[in-house]
Amino acid sequence: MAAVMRLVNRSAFGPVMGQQYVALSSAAKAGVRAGRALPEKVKIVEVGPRDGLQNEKTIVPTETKIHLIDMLSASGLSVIEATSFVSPKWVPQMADQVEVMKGIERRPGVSYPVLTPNLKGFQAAVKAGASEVAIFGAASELFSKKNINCSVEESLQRFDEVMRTAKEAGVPVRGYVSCVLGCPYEGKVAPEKVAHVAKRLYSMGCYEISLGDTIGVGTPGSMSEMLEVVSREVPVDALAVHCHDTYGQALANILVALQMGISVVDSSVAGLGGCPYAHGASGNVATEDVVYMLHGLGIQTGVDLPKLMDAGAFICRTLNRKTNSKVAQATCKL
Ligand SMILES: CC(C)(COP(=O)([O-])OP(=O)([O-])OC[C@H]1O[C@@H](n2cnc3c(N)ncnc32)[C@H](O)[C@@H]1OP(=O)([O-])[O-])[C@@H](O)C(=O)NCCC(=O)NCCSC(=O)C[C@@](C)(O)CC(=O)[O-]
Repeated sequence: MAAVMRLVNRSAFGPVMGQQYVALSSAAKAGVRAGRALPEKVKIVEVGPRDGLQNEKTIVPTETKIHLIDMLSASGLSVIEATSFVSPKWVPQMADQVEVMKGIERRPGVSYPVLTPNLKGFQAAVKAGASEVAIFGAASELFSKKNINCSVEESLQRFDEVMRTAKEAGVPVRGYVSCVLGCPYEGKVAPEKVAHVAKRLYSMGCYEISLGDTIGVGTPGSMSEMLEVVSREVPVDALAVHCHDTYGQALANILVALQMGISVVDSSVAGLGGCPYAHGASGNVATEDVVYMLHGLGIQTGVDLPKLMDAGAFICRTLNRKTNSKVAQATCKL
């Protein structure tokens, strides 16, 4: 960590604006990666159109969602979580899921997964053209009850049904575990509970398990402790991190995850969002900030940062809200 701090401090003495901070010499890139065993490439899972918008107070027009997704795919992101097939009574903001799936431009090489809490959601998603889905469980009983109206064990049984149908249909499924570093209703969550749910989802056939710090309370200390325990049950190359930035720890937590071998990071353009069933939780870490940090470490993402920032500026302008991306603030893109 001391070496990382040295890198951060050094760049703080350069000019304030612009991309010069992300330009490292090839030798420096190799050194940064080798010294801290960082991955060469990171896959970013953009969750803004779903996790970001599900919590907006006023209904966002469908055309706005479609335009945002198209701008995000034009920026080089390869995974964009587009919407969710959940009950419109529970999350009214996602009630236009079929129209969103119909309206987006499907770029080759980009996948557009959607959330499906049960078989009904899965079937509707496939009918609407989804070629990848995600199931979402929690490491906390009370959060599970509030979010999907069932216990953790009941949710796993529901997911098993979704998994069996998805396997038959050849649809890849990602699994989420929420509240991995804390729960808004139960407080601290034991890493063993996270490992238990993650292992069950992985054994069912989820190709990737995204570990959600739903309320953004984790620190590099609790993140590394939790990852240490979870990676005994699920291979590290099948893990992703999903950090909300409530306490400003998200980038530090992501860096720790990268150092522990994780190379998939969820984030939300402009730091949009929050979970409707986790009051007080702020949005995900901003994708712009993650990309800036990764490029600064010499890690490839395939994302064009200025185009990504245009997408962030578009959605903030349209929703009349301030960006939560520090990079966008620093470069005045809203
Ligand atoms: C899971 C349910 C449906 C259970 O909700 P329920 O009320 O227990 O469901 P039910 O099976 O008793 O059905 C009740 C009604 O919902 C309908 N229904 C049932 N299923 C569906 C469906 N799939 N799509 C559309 N409608 C559905 C069903 O047809 C019925 O309609 P009615 O007869 O009353 O007209 C509900 O609790 C729900 O939709 N929850 C979703 C909550 C949610 O989306 N939360 C946010 C996403 S999770 C998150 O943000 C965390 C994450 C992933 O980002 C990671 C992190 O940060 O930690």
